[in-house]
Amino acid sequence: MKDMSEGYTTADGRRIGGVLMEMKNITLRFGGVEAIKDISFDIRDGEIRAIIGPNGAGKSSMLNVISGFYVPQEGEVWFKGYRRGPMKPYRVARLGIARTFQNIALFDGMSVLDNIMTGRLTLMKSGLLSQAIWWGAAQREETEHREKVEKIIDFLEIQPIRKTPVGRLPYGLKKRVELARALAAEPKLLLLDEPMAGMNVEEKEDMSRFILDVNDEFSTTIALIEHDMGVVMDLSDRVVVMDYGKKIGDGTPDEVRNNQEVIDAYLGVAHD
Ligand SMILES: Nc1ncnc2c1ncn2[C@@H]1O[C@H](COP(=O)(O)OP(=O)(O)OP(=O)(O)O)[C@@H](O)[C@H]1O
Repeated sequence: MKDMSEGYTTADGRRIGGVLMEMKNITLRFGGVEAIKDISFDIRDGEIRAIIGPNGAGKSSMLNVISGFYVPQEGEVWFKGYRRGPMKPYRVARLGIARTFQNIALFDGMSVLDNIMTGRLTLMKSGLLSQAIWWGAAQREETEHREKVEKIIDFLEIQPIRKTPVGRLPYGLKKRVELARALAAEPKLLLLDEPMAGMNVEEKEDMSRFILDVNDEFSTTIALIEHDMGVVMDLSDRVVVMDYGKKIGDGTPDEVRNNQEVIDAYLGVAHD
């Protein structure tokens, strides 16, 4: 078990804890393509951490390594002080990692409420057999899950659409329901895959506010990848910048903004 005691205080006075997740010398290949080249960084308890970079930089690949979907050929992933080996998605979820997807992954025919309930599946203790035998206990558990879900529905201000089938909702609200479903799993680490993609300005403002509120209210650590630089710089405590699979910057938004290599990458300056 590693020491996770150090932390830091943000410019706006929030206390960030020790290391929650550490990526050590991660290399990921797809055949001959090196999508991630020897990258190391950490995610601290309570922070909002962004991974940015031009198209094809390797951001999605990195998010998939963090979520456990891809296992890197080289390097180590540490979570909550323990080295994480390859594991099935439900085990990653049980460890406390939940995510949203770039292309919304919800059940269109099901109501908002039922979609959010699916986020609690990994937390449910009662299987079908035990439900049949211990009907009372299973009912109590169901009530508890419903209460937690109702709290999230209130928090994300989606009460008026709780019975609406997701397929009928506008895009911005679908994204919010997806956030609600991920939150229903009570994650320690929430991964957001381009949470603002395809949104108009107003929807982006709403989503930014909800991300900040989630971090504040539930102390959820958040890692996100996002194309909208303005949003990233406003939201994040620290930013990792990737380009052609390499890490070219890592620091506060101000540090990253003034990093010449980062500026060059975004302006498309040629590589050696
Ligand atoms: N499943 C895959 N099989 C083969 N190559 C892949 C796969 N996924 C990603 N790559 C390659 O790895 C590199 C990094 O891709 P990745 O999608 O991680 O970048 P990205 O920064 O998320 O890009 P974008 O912003 O365009 O989504 C690219 O060269 C891409 O073609």
